[in-house]
Amino acid sequence: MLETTLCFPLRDSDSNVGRDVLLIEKRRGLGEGWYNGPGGKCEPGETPPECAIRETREEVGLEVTALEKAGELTFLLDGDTHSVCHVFRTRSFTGEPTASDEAHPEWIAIEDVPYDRMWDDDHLWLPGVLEGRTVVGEFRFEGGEPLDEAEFVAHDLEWDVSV
Ligand SMILES: Nc1nc2c([nH]c(=O)n2[C@H]2C[C@H](O)[C@@H](COP(=O)(O)OP(=O)(O)OP(=O)(O)O)O2)c(=O)[nH]1
Repeated sequence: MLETTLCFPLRDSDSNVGRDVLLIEKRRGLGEGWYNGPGGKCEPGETPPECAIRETREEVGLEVTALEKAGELTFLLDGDTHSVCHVFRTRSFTGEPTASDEAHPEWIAIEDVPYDRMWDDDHLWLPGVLEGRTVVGEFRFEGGEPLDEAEFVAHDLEWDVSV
């Protein structure tokens, strides 16, 4: 079973009462060219929180000190489970976001998240996650590997459940 993670760092916005989320423009791998949270594949023996912390450090240079689990997303490709993605939020981190080979980071107001430049399913679950809700979701893709070129065809979501 391929396990992956996503981590969404949040901060109060400089300019108003809103909030910002740190997204990356992904420079390589699955979802290249799209916006996403920092994250990636869990290494053997690594827990999802450990993976989320490592990926956030490697991709954008932030040191995350506490995580809140926000969701668990199962991606199916042609009827088989492709991967399970553990989604986290954090308000606890040190450092300044820095670009890497893999990622170009950007603080974005949560009302300005560019869903038209993200995975097709993200507009269904990410707004709730950024508002502090928890979600369990299943997303069906069809058309063969790689997942980011397959077609998103169906989904099921459960909100405010324990994750
Ligand atoms: N927002 C969003 N992210 C997704 C979707 N599907 C999906 O695999 N991801 C995420 C989970 C992982 O963070 C990332 C896939 O990991 P990856 O296979 O690209 O990992 P990678 O090569 O970039 O990273 P690495 O582990 O090699 O460093 O994309 C989706 O539908 N929406």
